[in-house]
Amino acid sequence: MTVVTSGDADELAATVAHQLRRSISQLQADPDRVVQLCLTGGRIANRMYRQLADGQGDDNTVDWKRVEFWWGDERFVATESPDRNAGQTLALLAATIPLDPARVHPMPAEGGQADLNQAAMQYAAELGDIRFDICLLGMGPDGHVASIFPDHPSFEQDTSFTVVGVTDSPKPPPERISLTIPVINQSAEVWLIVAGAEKADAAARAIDGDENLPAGAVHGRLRTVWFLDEDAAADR
Ligand SMILES: O=C(O)[C@H](O)[C@@H](O)[C@H](O)[C@H](O)COP(=O)(O)O
Repeated sequence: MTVVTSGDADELAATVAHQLRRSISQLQADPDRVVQLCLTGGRIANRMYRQLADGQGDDNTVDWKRVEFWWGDERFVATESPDRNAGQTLALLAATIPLDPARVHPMPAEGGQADLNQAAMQYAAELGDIRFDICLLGMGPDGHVASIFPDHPSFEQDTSFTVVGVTDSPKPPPERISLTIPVINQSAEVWLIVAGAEKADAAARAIDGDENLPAGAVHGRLRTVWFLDEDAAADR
């Protein structure tokens, strides 16, 4: 496990954007390699996506058309809702980054043919046995990651599913779709991106390996990296 501390949220976002470009271009040194990247929702992730998009002019070492984009969780709301993680992410990235629509895999939205659980199963089928090279995760002050919450059925049930429907989410909106911990932990690398003093306690506990927190139960097969700003690192 590696812990990287940056000054404030903007510096943190810039650090992660830089590392992400670097890691993707290293993986793409093999010209046949398509990188499997799992994205997260949340405010710090959105700052990082903005940095990625803004930095695009300075650094074109990444072939974005050879990146497959997945999501770790989604708010189960209508496609056009501003709450959708995928909508927010794509609005930021697509401003400057050329994406191949066939390689962009948002989770299903509410209002289609599928109810919540069917939508989760559809995404599981789309994902198949793909495992991520890099899985990005935000973390809530309660130690949740993706839409897996502590002291909640999303975390407490043992599951062989890769994707689940989540109801009664403590963080609104209440209905969500989420990857499960077992599939996140199949990722080669898991990167947690955490900013803010309100997250310092959960970050310290999770980094110490407290498996009562979803954030303490996730890890990459090869590497787990915690990217913190100074406020989030304060209790370490
Ligand atoms: O859909 C979501 O809300 C997220 O994917 C969630 O897991 C998020 O990443 C964390 O709550 C951190 O969010 P912030 O960076 O906004 O605190």
